[in-house]
Order: sequence, then structure tokens, then C-alpha cells
Amino acid sequence: MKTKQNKRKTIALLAHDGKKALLAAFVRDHRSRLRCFNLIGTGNTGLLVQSAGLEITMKLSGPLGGDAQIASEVIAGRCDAVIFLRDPLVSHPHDPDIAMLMRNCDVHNVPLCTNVATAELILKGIR
Ligand SMILES: O=C(CO)COP(=O)(O)O
Repeated sequence: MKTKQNKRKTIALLAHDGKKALLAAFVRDHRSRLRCFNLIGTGNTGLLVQSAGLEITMKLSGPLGGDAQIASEVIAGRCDAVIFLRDPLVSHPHDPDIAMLMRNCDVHNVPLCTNVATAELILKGIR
């Protein structure tokens, strides 16, 4: 009889500089739950998650193409949810990449959240 493989899901974590403290607190509060997933993230966000004691695959920093790399994981079907604490109060040099990532989450029906309240719902809901 075939056994169903219990494949870990992948969550992407990204935070703009103005939201990094919030992401650090989120990671601290949900460390044990986050350990159940493969984590990927943009460069500086990844370093922050790593310094909280979690394993994470780091892509490039956002402005250098990291958002685009995360989008490519979404498009390839290798990312199951995106937690993106973006700062809506400042503009970013890579705004086109940010829009592209968000658009592709919608195109591929991948859960995307941009604030902590919804990030908590995603963590509760994803199996
Ligand atoms: O710019 C980002 C997301 O758009 C995040 O990039 P860093 O994690 O490298 O700061």
C-alpha cells in the first residue's frame, strides 16, 4: 500500500525595514509553529529569522531581486504561502518587483498576507 508522503509546506517571509521589528516579534511568538515549515526569505529578513534560531533559505535582498526570486518559487509551485510585512508608507526602488510578487500570488492562488493579523490566520490555517 502506498503511504502518503508528509511533505513540509514552504512559507516565504519578507519584511521591509520599517516592519522588521514587527517580523522579529512575530517570529519570536510563533517560533515553534514556524519550525514545522520550510522557510524561505529575502536576504536581510532571512538573516533576522536565522538570528531567531530558525533555519531559512535566503534569497537575495529585496532591492537586489529577492522579491523576484520568491515570485519565481510561487510560480514554480514551490511556495505555499507568503508572509510579507510590507511598509505601505514609503516607496521602494523595487516597487515593480513587489507588485509582481503580489500579482503572482493572485495568479497562482497562493495565500499572501501583508500584516501580522492575517499572518497569524495563515499560520493557523496552513496544513
Ligand atoms: O525589500 C524587501 C521586500 O520587498 C525585503 O528585503 P530584505 O529582506 O533583504 O530587507
